[in-house]
Amino acid sequence: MKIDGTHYRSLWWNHDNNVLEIIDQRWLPHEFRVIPVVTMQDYADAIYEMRVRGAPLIGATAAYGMALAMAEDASDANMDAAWTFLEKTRPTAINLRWALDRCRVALRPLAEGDRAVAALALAHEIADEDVEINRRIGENGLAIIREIAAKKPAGEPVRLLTHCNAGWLATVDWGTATSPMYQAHDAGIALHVWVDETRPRNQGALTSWELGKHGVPHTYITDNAGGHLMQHGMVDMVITGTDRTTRQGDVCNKIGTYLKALAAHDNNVPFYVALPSPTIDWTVTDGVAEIPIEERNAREVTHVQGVLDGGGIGMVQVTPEGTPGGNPAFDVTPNRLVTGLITERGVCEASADGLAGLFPEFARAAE
Ligand SMILES: CSC[C@@H](O)[C@@H](O)C(=O)COP(=O)(O)O
Repeated sequence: MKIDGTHYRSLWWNHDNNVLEIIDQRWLPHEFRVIPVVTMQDYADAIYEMRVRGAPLIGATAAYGMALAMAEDASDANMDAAWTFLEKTRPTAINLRWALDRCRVALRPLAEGDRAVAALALAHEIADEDVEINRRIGENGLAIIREIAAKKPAGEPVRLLTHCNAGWLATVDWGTATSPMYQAHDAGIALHVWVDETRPRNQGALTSWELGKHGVPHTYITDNAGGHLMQHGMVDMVITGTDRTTRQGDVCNKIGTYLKALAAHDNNVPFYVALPSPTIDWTVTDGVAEIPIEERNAREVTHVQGVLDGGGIGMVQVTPEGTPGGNPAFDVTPNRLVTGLITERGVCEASADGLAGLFPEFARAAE
C-alpha cells in the first residue's frame, strides 16, 4: 500500500537495528507514527492494546515475538513460555495461535543454537506469505466484482459495503476484504464503498483512511445505516474480513458483522467474506457455541477518541458518569447467511464441503 507515494507494509524488520517496526494504529487516521517493538512486553502490549490489530497482522507480529524469545533464550521452556505469554493477548483471532503453533512445530526439532536464526527467517516467511495470500484473495474477489460491474448500467459504480478494517492495516499488505477493492479500482472498475464506522473503536476510520490514500471513492456511515441502504438498493455486495472461520464456514468477525449479514440476507444482497486459509480453525465446527469472544474494556464504549476542537488527539466521554459499558468485540455469522468465502485458492460455499474442496489436506488432517 502506498502512503503519499511511499510503499509500506504494516510491519517490517529494521535490519540496521535488528528490531521490528510497526505502524502504531492507535493514532490513525490522525497521525502516522512508527514505533519499534523491542521487548517481549512490547510485543504483548502491541497486540493487546491494538497498536497492531486485524487477525493476519496479529499472527505475523506474534511470529516476530517468538523470534525475539528465541534470540533471548532458545530453550524449550522459553519457547513454551513465549507461546503462552503471546497467545493470551487476544483470544478470538485464530491467526495468533496459528502463527505461534507454526513457529513451535518448526523450531522444536532444531538444536538450540540454530533456533534464533530460524525463528526470524520463519517470521519473515509468514509475513511474506500473508502478502501473497491477500494478493490472491484480491484476484479472486475481483472476478466477482467484475461480474457485478458487467450487469450494471454504464457509468454506475459497483457499491460495496464493508465492516471494520479488513484492510492493508489489518494484514501485512493488501488487506483481505479491501484487496478486491484495490484490484478492481486499479483495473478501472468504478467503485463506491460504504464504510461502517464500527463502534466502539471506529476501525471504519482506518478503512476510510486507506481507501482515501488509494483513491477509492467511499463514504463513512454509522453502523446502523447499512440495513437502510440495502432496502433502497444502494448496496451491490458486502465484503468483510474474518477473525476465525469454522470448518463448516461460520464466520467470526468484528461485532456487528452478524447484523449486516442478516440485513443482506433479507434484501438479497450477496454477503462475501474474504478468508485467508490461516484464519480457518479446523478444530471448531459450531462458531456460536465454540469460539471464545473477546470482552474488551468498557472504556472503549463509554469513550471515543478523536481530534479535539482545540487540536490534538484526545478521548471524550459519551455516556453519563458511572454508566456501565459492555464490550463484546466479535460476533459469529452462521454459514447460512454467507454467500461465499473468497480465499487465496478460489471462492467456495460457506460449508464444510466448500472448504474441504479448496483445502482438502487441512480438512483431512483435522478429521
Ligand atoms: C483482515 S482482518 C479481519 C479481521 O481481523 C477484522 O475484520 C477485524 O475484525 C479486526 O478486529 P480488531 O479488533 O480491530 O483486531
